[in-house]
Amino acid sequence: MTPEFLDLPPLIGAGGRVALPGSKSISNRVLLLAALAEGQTEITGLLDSDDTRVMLSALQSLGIELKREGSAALVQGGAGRFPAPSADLFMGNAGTAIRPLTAALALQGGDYRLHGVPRMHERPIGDLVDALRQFGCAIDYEGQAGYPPLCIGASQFRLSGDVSVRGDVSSQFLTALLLALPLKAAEQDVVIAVQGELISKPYVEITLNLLRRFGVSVQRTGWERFVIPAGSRLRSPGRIAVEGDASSASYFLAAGVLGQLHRRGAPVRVEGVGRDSIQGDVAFARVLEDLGASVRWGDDFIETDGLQPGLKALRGGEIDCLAIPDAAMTLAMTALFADAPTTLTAIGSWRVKETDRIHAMATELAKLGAQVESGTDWLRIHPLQPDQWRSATIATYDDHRMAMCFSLASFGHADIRIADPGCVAKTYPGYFQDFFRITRPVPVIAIDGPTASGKGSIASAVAEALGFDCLDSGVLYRLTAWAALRQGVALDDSAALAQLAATLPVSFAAGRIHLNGQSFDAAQLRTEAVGQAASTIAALPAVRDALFALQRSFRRAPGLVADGRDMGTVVFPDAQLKVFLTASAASRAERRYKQLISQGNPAILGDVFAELLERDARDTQRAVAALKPAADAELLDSTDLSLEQTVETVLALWRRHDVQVA
Ligand SMILES: O=C(O)C1=C[C@@H](OP(=O)(O)O)[C@@H](O)[C@H](O)C1
Ligand SMILES: C=C(OP(=O)(O)O)C(=O)O
Repeated sequence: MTPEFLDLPPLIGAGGRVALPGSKSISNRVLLLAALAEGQTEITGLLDSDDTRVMLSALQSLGIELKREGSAALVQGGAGRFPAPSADLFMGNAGTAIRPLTAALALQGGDYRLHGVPRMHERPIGDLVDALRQFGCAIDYEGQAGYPPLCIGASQFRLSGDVSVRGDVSSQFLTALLLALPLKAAEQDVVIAVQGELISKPYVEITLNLLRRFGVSVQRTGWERFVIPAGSRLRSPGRIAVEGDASSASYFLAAGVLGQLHRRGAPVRVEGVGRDSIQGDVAFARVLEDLGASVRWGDDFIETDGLQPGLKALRGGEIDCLAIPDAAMTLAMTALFADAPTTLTAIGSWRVKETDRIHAMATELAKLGAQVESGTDWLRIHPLQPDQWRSATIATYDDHRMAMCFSLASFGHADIRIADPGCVAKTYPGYFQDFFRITRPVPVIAIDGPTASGKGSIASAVAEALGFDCLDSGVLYRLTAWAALRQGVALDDSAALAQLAATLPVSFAAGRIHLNGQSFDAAQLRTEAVGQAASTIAALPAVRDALFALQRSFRRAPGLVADGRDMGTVVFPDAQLKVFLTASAASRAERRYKQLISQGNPAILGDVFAELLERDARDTQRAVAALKPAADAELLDSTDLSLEQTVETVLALWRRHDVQVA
């Protein structure tokens, strides 16, 4: 079961190394070439994801002998023939599987059906079918003309003159022909003429490169004419290693830049692609470099490390993305952090990929607060200032790249929830594990404890010492209660109270609370009436939910110290340091008594003590968010410690944690 959504904490840095999973484009090409070739091929570094699984299982259904173990596979080539004369093949949403397989099967002829997920049935394939029909291939559309599902029948192959294929919708149509047609070039040249401007050219270069590895040298004139010479034969190279995926690399390369914006990051290195890569998407790193990123290239790695000296932000500008359609999506995210608008051009193919990516990008970027303009084949993204970011739930449209791209939004000033994170399985099932491993969340120190344990004063002193923000979560309940009393909202009107809580324009500065231009002292909210009302509304789940989001929104760089009762258990379960602060009931009663007296409130120690015991009992026994230490909390008993000593103990715990992280 994959989760419905994934909450990403705001990030303050990144650093480390990622061993990239194999390239999707190379994996699926190599699998097909190995199946079509003469001889046995041992493949290493193969990608294990939805897209390669559909290719592998299709080849098995077609009678190709293959063994797979992790990222290695052994394929016994069929020397140009698929043994199974008929098959029903599910292609998921893998363009790199359905298009080349359609060409290979149609040229052989048989009784085959190719289909996929609903979106696959909206992705065009008509240009490829038209090209194949020029050879006498029998291909029918089961539904809408021009789209899968396809039914392939017996072929009466003939070759009379050049074959033409359109290149301006997807380069995969040309790739499909180039991969399959060597089987028909034994006796005569096969010439392919490309109509319209070929898009995504570097992917055709991958095709040509891998064909060479399998013994076929295609000659090309510009990007319009390709000749597969007579006598061509696909022969296994024996062993072939798949590079890491350059498109998947783009998210981490971006993280290596964005993670340094708060100067808390370290270099991020992707391993498995480098300056010798055959994938066009490594050009993403060059684009980043042009925009001001600091990039290092190795033979088998690329590393980013923030911005080039002297720069404060990435540059904006216009970027032609014709050659890097997939990695271009990542540029739409880095654009949010630039110093000027970024316009991505020549991205018309986005409209017919996993989803209409121009529409999806524009819609989801707008949820973050960004100003976005778009046209048929372009997108302009205006950068976001820190105070313009909005927290959002990002829809991912069953598009792996939407999910991976928007993980980068957590370097902004917002809480990001990614819907259907499992969709990354199309090309990168372990993406979020790798992303969490190399990113560093904005730190939170959660200080929970019973009433009068001194957590408020300690939290604010710790925050001041570290330069972090401070959140007194108890105050939020009291403020909501105070606002409800003032506005006459009934204390049992859950929906109205939740609405009030969700939109409290509150901030904390210089030890005071600011709400709607009014400034308070925490003591002003400690009246009996507000206290009673706060305790009533704190028991309402809708109010707790609303305040949950509000409390989490205080987690912003450079860090947060949050005090309350459920900070470490409920609100910030991933806090880097959790302290559960206690003191004996007698000493807490004495502290509270002294506080009351010093504020000029008459008090009797015995009564204060009794009230405190009552409050403890209520807090530990209540149904929602009962007071208890988190399993991983440090227990700190301050009965015999002064305030200064307690603060110093918390700071020492924090320093120990920080050293471990570094
Ligand atoms: O040939 C390939 O491996 C690919 C070509 C590109 O598609 P288009 O040619 O449709 O742009 C790219 O977007 C896709 O992810 C993989
Ligand atoms: C467009 C993509 O996939 P496909 O190979 O299915 O075309 C992609 O991975 O971004």
